[in-house]
Amino acid sequence: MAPFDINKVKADFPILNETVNGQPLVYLDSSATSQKPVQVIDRINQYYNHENANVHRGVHTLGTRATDGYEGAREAARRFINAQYFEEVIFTRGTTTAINTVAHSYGDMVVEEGDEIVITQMEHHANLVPWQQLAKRRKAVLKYIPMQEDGTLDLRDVEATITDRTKIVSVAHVSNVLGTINDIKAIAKLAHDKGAIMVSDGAQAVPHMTVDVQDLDVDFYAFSGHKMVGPTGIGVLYGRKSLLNKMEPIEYGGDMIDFVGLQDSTWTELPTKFEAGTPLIAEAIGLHAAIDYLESIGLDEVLKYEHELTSYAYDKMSEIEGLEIYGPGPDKRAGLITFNLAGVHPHDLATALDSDGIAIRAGHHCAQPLMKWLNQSSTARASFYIYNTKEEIDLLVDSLKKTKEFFSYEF
Ligand SMILES: Cc1ncc(COP(=O)(O)O)c(CN[C@@H](CS)C(=O)O)c1O
Repeated sequence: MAPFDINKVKADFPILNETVNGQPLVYLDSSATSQKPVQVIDRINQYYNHENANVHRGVHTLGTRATDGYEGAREAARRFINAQYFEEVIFTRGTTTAINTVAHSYGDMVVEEGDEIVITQMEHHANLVPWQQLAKRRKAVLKYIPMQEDGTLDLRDVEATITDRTKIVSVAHVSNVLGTINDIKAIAKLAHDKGAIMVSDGAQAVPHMTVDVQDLDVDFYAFSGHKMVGPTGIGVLYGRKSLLNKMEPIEYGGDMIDFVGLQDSTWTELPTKFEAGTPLIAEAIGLHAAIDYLESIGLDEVLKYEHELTSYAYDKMSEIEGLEIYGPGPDKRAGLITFNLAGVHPHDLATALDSDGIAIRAGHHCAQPLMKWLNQSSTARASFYIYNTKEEIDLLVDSLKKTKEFFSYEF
């Protein structure tokens, strides 16, 4: 594998040539959605120009090309997360749909009144609200693992929160606000020791580090293509085959059936049982190109480069008086920094930075319970990926200092 070449990577992303308010775009919002390399864009165009047809149904040549592309993407996704079987890779619209599928299909099947569902207060709404609503539907108990002051989890608290009544434990692999990297492998063992299953939200992990679902020993794992240089509208639910086989589909229609009678029907095999209707063909093929792109760089290289950027940003931002960073130190976090600048509302801050061509996110980041835990109504967040540079972080820091001065001017 060739050494990481930032200039080559940047050249792969056409959108990075954009100017914003007369300045070169500095895109620091990859945690919301990543940008796309020409390799992904061209692959999707190639599909629509030369391979487009519906899958699994047609006996004509284009149908075969489309089916090969779609199922080839599934094998690529299986390899990418090291799932044991291709049937364990279910294509969904994204992380949100994936987790909702588990909550409705597995949750409604096994959770009884008085059972426990264990999550954390750092969760994105996609890994909190589905469990909250499941608990309400089944009259179960939704419990939260206490967090340390720095936004990490102490495994002793995890162990103490999980009991013999716990049926489901669901924890983010990486927090989209704190950047905390949770020890999912250890939490999965604690869950299994008490007879519970382990679900993990990998939306902020899969784009940035090697994820091996067999090593983690998770039962379900979810991620989104648009956060890992892939297109929107595609994600993956990884599910242990033995569990998926017991679960009922939650969407019914074409492709997912075996036999349809007048009063009842039977379902086809995995994975199509969970992929009703015309599937996400072009999106899956785009995800395959995204997987190939990240694998051509190497996920260990991605993590190493992002750690360098994040540590540099953490140190430079920490020097700004009145700027508060939330979450653990640079060695315990992934490539994002959530912060506030005293006296400047995050939305004003993001607007000011945008005038300098710098894109960050402001708000609650779909993590309102975590904002409550932070005792903040909203925050600003800069997130980094393979196409960002230390020079861009210097531009961010300069713009933060300029904005601080502007809002603290006393007439
Ligand atoms: C940890 C985590 N879990 C689930 C999701 C939802 O992913 P979807 O592709 O939208 O289904 C996200 C997406 N977080 C974006 C949009 S709110 C952010 O700016 O942080 C996430 O970060």
